[in-house]
Amino acid sequence: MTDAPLQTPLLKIRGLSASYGAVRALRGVDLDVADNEFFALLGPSGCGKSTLLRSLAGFEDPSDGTVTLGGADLLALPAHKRPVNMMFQSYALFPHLSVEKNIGYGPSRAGLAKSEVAARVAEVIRTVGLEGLGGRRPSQLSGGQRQRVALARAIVNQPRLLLLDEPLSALDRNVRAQMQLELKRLQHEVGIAFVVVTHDQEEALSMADRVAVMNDGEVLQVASPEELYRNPVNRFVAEFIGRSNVFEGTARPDGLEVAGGALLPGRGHGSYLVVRPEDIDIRERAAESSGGPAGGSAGGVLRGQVLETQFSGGSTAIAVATQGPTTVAGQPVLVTQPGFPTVHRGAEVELTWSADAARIVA
Ligand SMILES: Nc1ncnc2c1ncn2[C@@H]1O[C@H](COP(=O)(O)OP(=O)(O)OP(=O)(O)O)[C@@H](O)[C@H]1O
Repeated sequence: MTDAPLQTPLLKIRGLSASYGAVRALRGVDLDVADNEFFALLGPSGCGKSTLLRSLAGFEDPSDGTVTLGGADLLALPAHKRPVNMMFQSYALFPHLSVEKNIGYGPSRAGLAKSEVAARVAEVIRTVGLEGLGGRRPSQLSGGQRQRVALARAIVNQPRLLLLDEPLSALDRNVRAQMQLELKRLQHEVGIAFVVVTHDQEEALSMADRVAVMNDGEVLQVASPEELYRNPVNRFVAEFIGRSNVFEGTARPDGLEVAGGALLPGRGHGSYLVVRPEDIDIRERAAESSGGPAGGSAGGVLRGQVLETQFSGGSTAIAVATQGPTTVAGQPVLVTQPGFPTVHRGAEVELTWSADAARIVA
């Protein structure tokens, strides 16, 4: 899926702007979220993710723009009347209430009959995998279990849209990886659209159907994780999503011409060439082939020397100091290959990639 507007979005955001005094936190955001979609807002600290989420929940007053949910004006409703629920980083559980009471609190307050509340609570306890723990207090649960209670509480009112602000940030690494899968499974099972805020790109890529990459109050690109990785619209997205090698120069029909005249193979328009570490072939240079101009006509070869190799189980990362063209950050070129290293520290190497494997972007 690409940036094309959805046919019948559940959530439709147009021209949304918000400020805190002189700080413009959102600058005309347009977004569509589909029914039953797992949607992530991803961006660096301060880019406006939380402001956007809080505007949807009704905790922030946008200065401009429209938001509709299922065709109805969402901004016209006070927070407590919106068919939207928000799960916070801190979970906000009642410490003195049992798991069951924590989960049943919302439906009870909404005036549901006791039997109905009990039935719903039992159902969501099953959904989130907390069977047998209904009588415990939050302090008697692990971090992952508390997180499930918070989730159960957020879905028990059957909102049309669930907003999650950095939902997994309080969990340690292992639990977090497990909960990412769990959250995705749960989202598909309950069929509620999820909008998740995160600054962790791995988390966004592994969970979401589509991701909006934000910077400085603006949405730069909305696409599936694969599309963002393969076809970033600009340098910012390319560097924010996954690891990349970026070169600066002038676009030519078959690549990017860099300072010194070398042509690096790639396709697209703009001033930056992005090539992913796994798309670069590396091989040791035969002694007789040394001495030619770096990045010459031989298919856009870069030459260099291996600084370091790092084997990490299934794959190897290799840092190469290039002769001639260097990356924009002045960093070594990063190459990854499956399996064990085929070159070693100090080796003189050649790097090649095909034009189709590299994108030239703005
Ligand atoms: N209450 C506030 N008063 C003044 N400025 C604020 C306030 N809340 C947020 N901002 C500013 O608005 C901008 C957007 O903030 P926001 O919290 O939406 O970013 P974020 O992407 O969620 O960041 P983080 O990942 O750090 O939570 C930032 O420049 C921030 O400093």
